[in-house]
Amino acid sequence: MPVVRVLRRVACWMLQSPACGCRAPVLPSRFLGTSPRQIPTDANFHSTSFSEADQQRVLITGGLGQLGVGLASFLRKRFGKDNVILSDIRKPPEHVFLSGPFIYSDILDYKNLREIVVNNRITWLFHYSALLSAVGEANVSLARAVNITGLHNVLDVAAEHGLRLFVPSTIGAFGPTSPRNPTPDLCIQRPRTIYGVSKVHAELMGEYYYYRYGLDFRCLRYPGIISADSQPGGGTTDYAVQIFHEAVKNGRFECNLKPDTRLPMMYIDDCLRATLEVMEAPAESLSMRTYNISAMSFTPEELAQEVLKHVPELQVTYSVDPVRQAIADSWPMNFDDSNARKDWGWRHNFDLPELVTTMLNFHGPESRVAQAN
Ligand SMILES: NC(=O)C1=CN([C@@H]2O[C@H](COP(=O)(O)OP(=O)(O)OC[C@H]3O[C@@H](n4cnc5c(N)ncnc54)[C@H](O)[C@@H]3O)[C@@H](O)[C@H]2O)C=CC1
Ligand SMILES: CC(=O)[C@H](N)C(=O)O
Repeated sequence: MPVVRVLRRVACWMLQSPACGCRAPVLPSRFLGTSPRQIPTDANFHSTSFSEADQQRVLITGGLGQLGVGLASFLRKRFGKDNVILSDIRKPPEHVFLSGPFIYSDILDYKNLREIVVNNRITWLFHYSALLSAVGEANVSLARAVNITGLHNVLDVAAEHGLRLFVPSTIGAFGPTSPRNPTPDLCIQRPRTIYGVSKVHAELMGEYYYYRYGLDFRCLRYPGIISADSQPGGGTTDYAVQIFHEAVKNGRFECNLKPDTRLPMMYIDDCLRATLEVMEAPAESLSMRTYNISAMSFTPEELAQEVLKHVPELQVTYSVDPVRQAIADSWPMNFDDSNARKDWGWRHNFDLPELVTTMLNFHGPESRVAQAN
């Protein structure tokens, strides 16, 4: 094919609207290759048949963090216990080890990742490994390796083996020059943390692989996630989880953000349901590949007021961590998730009052008494 014609097709592909998520890549595969790692084009990677596709085989990376164990348990209800494999580089606690398949997987080890995908006939991959915003600032080179190099490995394995890939992004993918109240899906993204930079990179790389290689990449920008039975991994929104643990355990809480710092938040059940819903959404309903999702937005003071309705003796004090405060001040205050609501029917179930009663019910007022004895 004459060079000019090839160039014209490349230009045409590059000029597709970012909102045309339902279109497959327009370049023929012989120009693209099936994989960015130079695997022969006649290799039959996409071997999953339609009947097999009904029964997904799922891998979760970074699964021992705040969200992964809950995701595994949620997906196991849908796909069966043995079809959802949790992985991490850490040793799992016994109850996690006994609850379903667990394997060691370091996302920086590309061959190991590929072996796991092949040997277990994985069809869907949820890529949760990451260093979050505050720990990322404390260890930039590790955050760069895990969040960026690790993502490259995951993208390549997913593209080579025809996986559907979910990568979570975050409110942290926006920065001080983004509109903050509300923050729409498409706007300036100039985050000032390595975490945020790596997540913008993930969004862009995933979308690039979608257009270029046909990778079925799906991404949600999560708000700060609040969970009862798992601890946060070193982020800026951690206070909103810790307040419940401390309220129930000690009746005291020292908050590391200023009382009027407003951030978008979500209860974990909504987050996990949104994740499965976007993964199961028909491709033609997705006008984009990266969506904001939102549930509520509050300040530490507002959260404390709501907790005080149930734990009136709670004492909240403030000792601001300048690193976390600077990060929070650059993040969205309210998230505009109208595209998710329109395209694939996203609805949240938990607002602030339901969140607080659910969190406190989980721990139970007795826990505090039990701790004291
Ligand atoms: N928890 C939240 O509020 C939010 C989370 N997210 C995203 O959701 C995902 C999961 O978040 P969390 O569970 O809160 O994170 P977390 O920090 O609690 O857990 C991350 C896990 O990644 C693992 N990990 C680190 N290096 C690894 C490596 N080389 N190979 C394999 N695993 C490795 C860690 O051992 C850890 O268990 C992350 O990508 C995060 O960015 C996005 C927005 C909000
Ligand atoms: C909102 C997030 O991405 C995370 N919880 C963090 O605070 O870093």
